[in-house]
Amino acid sequence: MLKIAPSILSADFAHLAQSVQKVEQAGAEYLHIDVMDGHFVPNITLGPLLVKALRPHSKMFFDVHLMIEQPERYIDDFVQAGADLICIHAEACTHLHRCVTQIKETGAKVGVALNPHTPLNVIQYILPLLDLVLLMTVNPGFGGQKFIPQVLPKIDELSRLIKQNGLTAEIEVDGGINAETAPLVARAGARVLVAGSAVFGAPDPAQAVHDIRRAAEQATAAIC
Ligand SMILES: O=C(CO)[C@@H](O)[C@H](O)COP(=O)(O)O
Repeated sequence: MLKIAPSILSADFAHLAQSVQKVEQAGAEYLHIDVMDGHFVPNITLGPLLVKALRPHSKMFFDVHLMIEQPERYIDDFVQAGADLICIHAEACTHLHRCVTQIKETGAKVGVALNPHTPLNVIQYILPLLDLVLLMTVNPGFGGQKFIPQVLPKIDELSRLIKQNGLTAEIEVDGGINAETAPLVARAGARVLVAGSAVFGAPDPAQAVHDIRRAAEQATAAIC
């Protein structure tokens, strides 16, 4: 079951609720919300206030990607604002297990993100606790970057690890995903595809959601 997660980073912030509703009507399952602090990544974006403002306008699953240092300081605020899942970066946490546990205790789903260069073994012993693993396919910080193909074997390896151990974590990918790269990541085992510029930068974002889904589904159908 593939899920499409438009990233609001590329959306029209002046008309955010309408932009979000457009992709929701097109069947996108997750709304990917990129939170950046100007420290962990060079860019600054949004905080819990915006998540709270958006929450009444959408029933989509709010997938909040915290690209921030010491994320433990803000977990409760984002959950209270309406996040369904909080994803933290392994590289940004000194005590990753403690942060994961903190998120689980709020009742929200929990994800851990890995930068393109970060090996999978940093999450080896906490994988059973995770609902989602986000493998970055660009270096985090900006939309519109080029997909890094060297991450494909990592997606494949994680997919096998999850299957072999009977685990349930979803594999999400983020960065440079469009109708051309979606088949590659879907074939490798990704099941949640984040797309920012390919959706909100397209003349018809709803059509872009359909195109990315169709491309990925055709690729996975060819394997089965
Ligand atoms: O987290 C990030 C960037 O750090 C992403 O979610 C981007 O927003 C994806 O944008 P595109 O690469 O799809 O344009």
